[in-house]
Amino acid sequence: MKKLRDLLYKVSIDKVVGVTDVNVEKIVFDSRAVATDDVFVAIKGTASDGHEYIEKAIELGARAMVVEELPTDQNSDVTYVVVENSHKALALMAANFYENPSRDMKLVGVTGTNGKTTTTSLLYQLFKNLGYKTGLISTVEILIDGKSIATKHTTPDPMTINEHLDAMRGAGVDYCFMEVSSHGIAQERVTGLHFAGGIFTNLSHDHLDYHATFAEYRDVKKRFFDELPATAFAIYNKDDKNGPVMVQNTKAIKLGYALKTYTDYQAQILENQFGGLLLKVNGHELWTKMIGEFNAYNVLAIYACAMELGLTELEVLETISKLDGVAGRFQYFTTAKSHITAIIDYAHTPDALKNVLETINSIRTKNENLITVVGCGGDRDNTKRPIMANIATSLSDKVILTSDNPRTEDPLTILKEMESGVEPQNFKKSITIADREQAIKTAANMAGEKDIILIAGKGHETYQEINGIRHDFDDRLKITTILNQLEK
Ligand SMILES: CC(=O)N[C@H]1[C@@H](OP(=O)(O)OP(=O)(O)OC[C@H]2O[C@@H](n3ccc(=O)[nH]c3=O)[C@H](O)[C@@H]2O)O[C@H](CO)[C@@H](O)[C@@H]1O[C@H](C)C(=O)N[C@@H](C)C(=O)N[C@H](CCC(=O)O)C(=O)O
Ligand SMILES: Nc1ncnc2c1ncn2[C@@H]1O[C@H](COP(=O)(O)OP(=O)(O)OP(=O)(O)O)[C@@H](O)[C@H]1O
Ligand SMILES: N[C@H](CCC[C@H](N)C(=O)O)C(=O)O
Ligand SMILES: [Mg+2]
Repeated sequence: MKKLRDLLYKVSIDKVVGVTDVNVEKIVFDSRAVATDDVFVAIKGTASDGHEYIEKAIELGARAMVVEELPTDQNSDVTYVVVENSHKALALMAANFYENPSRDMKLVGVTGTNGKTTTTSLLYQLFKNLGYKTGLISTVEILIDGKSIATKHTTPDPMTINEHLDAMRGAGVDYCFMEVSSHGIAQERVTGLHFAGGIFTNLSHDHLDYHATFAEYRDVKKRFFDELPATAFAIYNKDDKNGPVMVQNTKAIKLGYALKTYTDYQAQILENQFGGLLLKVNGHELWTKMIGEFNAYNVLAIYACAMELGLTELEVLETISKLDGVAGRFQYFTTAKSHITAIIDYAHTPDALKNVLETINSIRTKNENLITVVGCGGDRDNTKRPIMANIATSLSDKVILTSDNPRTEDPLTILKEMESGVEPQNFKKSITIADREQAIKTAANMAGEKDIILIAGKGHETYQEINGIRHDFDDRLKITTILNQLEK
């Protein structure tokens, strides 16, 4: 039991009706999860308004309401706290509820359009391999010093974040690396967390269904840096034109990283092949298993972060060279007989797809054909669909357009939107097969000796989501099984 008054510490309150000296069991923002003695936070969402469920929450036993607007019918047994912003109130209350676990460890947040999962997962591996107790909050999973917990969001809601940080504190975690998505910042999911540092990877087209314009999307990301404390570091990609914008108004210590511009942390690519990257970092040669220029940025960012957290340079360089890749990010294998290479990559934005295709093109030889299988998710930014099909057909020899989590949309409508982006000279390169398994089978059948198949968009995902149901589907399993059968 906690006192409501203690949970409200730092919350910007307009008015209180009733007493705050009451005990509450837990903080809930979904009326369907309310139980006796909870405090219900009413949030105005994208689909509905939590204020409509206040009565329901009271029926289920809630004793206190945190609201932006007072209901006309008030219940005299209930306390109403009117706040300026319910999202912010929820986040601050969640941190108070769990007694600010983020203050008891070094928490680093990574934001940007692409590379968040890669960067946070590499940081997790690096620190863990160096013997530190480490935590991770990512799209793929939450890790508490080796213990994996399934997750549905990239950046979970504030109660979930603080609950996991609390468990990390209990496990003696010293460092935690977390992804900070634009939805997470916009909905204040990370408000009230104490960050030791932040990292900006890059900014390109995504989520323009949720954020009205690109400028709004950029400014939401920037807010994360605006709110870092003066004691924190802000490591930013200086080669990205939005990098300097991100840190323009931050109080944190600004540190740039770049391959092409003069700045605090610089690297050069000496070699870039299927086996990995050879970099020159701060005068040292660094070999890494990660592939492609974009991964040179990710590796440089984690090196900069480790340096800012006070680790020893040589130890860090040596450990980075041993790190494995990240699940579903440029994960690849080559078959034994026909030497076909299959690459599974989570590229689900135009920029990521372009980077992955350019990376493959820069390392393949002329007689190795590139066959790309790609789709675009339903109920997500539809403006990226023609662009991704255009990129795929411009940079591959053959493309199979297919489905990627249609959700509640008709897959054929999504595919029509993708097809509209294919240029006439590339019509012959492209076919559409809505069934993803058939699309992968067709790619495997098309592939000749030494050809390369890229399956983009789903990476680590183990499902295909259709009308609210997640059906088992793993690109990695499908392509391995199909290619192995063909080689028998
Ligand atoms: C668009 C979006 O981000 N939606 C998130 C948001 O829901 P919402 O604002 O739509 O909520 P709503 O349905 O309008 O309801 C408003 C309020 O009423 C409450 N309610 C609703 C019904 C009811 O009966 N009783 C009740 O109390 C709800 O709990 C909520 O508090 O707040 C919910 C609670 O935290 C989230 O679960 C939900 O994520 C949805 C499922 C989602 O798909 N989000 C994705 C887009 C997302 O957040 N993605 C980013 C990563 C993107 C990237 O990869 O870059 C992420 O961080 O995961
Ligand atoms: N630094 C980078 N710059 C550009 N593209 C990248 C970078 N790192 C990874 N990618 C590409 O983007 C894809 C997604 O990478 P990753 O999962 O690390 O990004 P993310 O930011 O976590 O994405 P999400 O928003 O879905 O959480 C990768 O599979 C790869 O194709
Ligand atoms: N976190 C991203 C992942 C997209 C992955 C892709 N497979 C899709 O379903 O669109 C989102 O929810 O928008
Ligand atoms: Mg991610």
